[in-house]
Amino acid sequence: MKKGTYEVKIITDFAAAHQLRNFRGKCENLHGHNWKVEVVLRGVELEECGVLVDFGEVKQATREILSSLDHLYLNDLPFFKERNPSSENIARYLFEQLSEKLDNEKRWLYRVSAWESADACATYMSE
Ligand SMILES: Nc1nc2c(c(=O)[nH]1)N=C([C@H](O)[C@H](O)COP(=O)(O)OP(=O)(O)OP(=O)(O)O)CN2
Ligand SMILES: [Zn+2]
Repeated sequence: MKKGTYEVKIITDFAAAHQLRNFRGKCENLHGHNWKVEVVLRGVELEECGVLVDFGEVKQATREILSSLDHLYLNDLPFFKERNPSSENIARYLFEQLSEKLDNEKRWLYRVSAWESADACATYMSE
């Protein structure tokens, strides 16, 4: 029988202010968003208790990282000094921080998506 892959996803959010340097138009001005964040892990083998990873563990790890962004002016943070705090770079920041906390031999962080509004989202993912 063909083997499948498990996928676990949690959704959370944070609020922050930013401005996009050298960007055409209104987004160069200081403004804010309530970003929705999706965190997705994949793996082929479950824990003995039948889960790939506890939703609670993923939520907790994500909350810890998001506390370094929440209600802040993102352009002031070291990661965004040399790159714009676009949704792409926010997704990358979260991916890099979270994969250190969540990856193990049975599962890996597959992608992080940052939704800037209900109809616009950027994703950073493993190759
Ligand atoms: N690929 C990306 N494009 C844009 C980003 C981004 O992070 N990645 N960010 C912005 C700005 O942050 C801007 O605040 C949002 O732009 P936009 O969706 O165009 O603006 P509105 O919310 O006003 O949406 P409308 O559909 O134009 O009403 C821009 N682009
Ligand atoms: Zn914006």
